[in-house]
Amino acid sequence: MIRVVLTDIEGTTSSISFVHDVLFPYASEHLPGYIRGHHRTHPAVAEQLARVAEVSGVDDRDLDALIAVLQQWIEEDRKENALKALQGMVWAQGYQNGELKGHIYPDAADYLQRWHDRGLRLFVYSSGSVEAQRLIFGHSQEGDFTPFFSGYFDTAVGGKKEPQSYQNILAELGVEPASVLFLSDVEAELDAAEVTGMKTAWLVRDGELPGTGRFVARDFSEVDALLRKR
Ligand SMILES: CSCCC(=O)C(=O)COP(=O)(O)O
Ligand SMILES: [Mg+2]
Repeated sequence: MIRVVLTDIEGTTSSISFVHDVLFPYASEHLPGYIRGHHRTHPAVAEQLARVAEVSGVDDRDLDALIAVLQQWIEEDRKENALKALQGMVWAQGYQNGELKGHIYPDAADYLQRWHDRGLRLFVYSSGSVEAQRLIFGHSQEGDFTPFFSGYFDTAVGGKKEPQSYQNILAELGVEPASVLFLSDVEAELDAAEVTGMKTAWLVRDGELPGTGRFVARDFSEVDALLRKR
């Protein structure tokens, strides 16, 4: 029986276009000012810049070059932990000053609340940092969804296409694999989760439904039908 729902964000609870056309451009525009204003006073910023320098090979005292690397990584949608941490810090300012409002599909908003109220435990697993996850759900157009979540995982547990990451999540949750339903729009992530024995549902919100043996859902109401069957 499924007792835990573990959900991806981009393409699953929230639109790809919100992430790519709103969040990423916002980060690209505001990172330079944020880094220049905080790199001396905020150790967390300096620490992430050191990681950017290490991964990219750029001199860690060359702020212009580090900013250029970060903007290039945003362009390429690279899932580097240092970029994701810095994006979360910049988005925090945007959510706090009201420039950003998180997108959640109405069906996701509706069923997250219903599943919580039915006693399911809800967790997030996204490439966005845990801070960024709390922000998108805490400052959404639909209100504050953080009370419905029991916890958040980012790529500190490993990449989303690696089975070991799901194993790490299971170890942290202390539950049987078959009691967890993982939701994602990316099939390779579902493949990785299934290696551990987790159940999965593939969210295909737009375009043609793929011919596949796996469970596919257009939205969370179709996921709910699966939850009620198992
Ligand atoms: C937490 S909102 C920003 C999401 C993000 O930065 C990203 O790279 C999308 O990753 P996901 O694993 O949710 O597809
Ligand atoms: Mg996704």
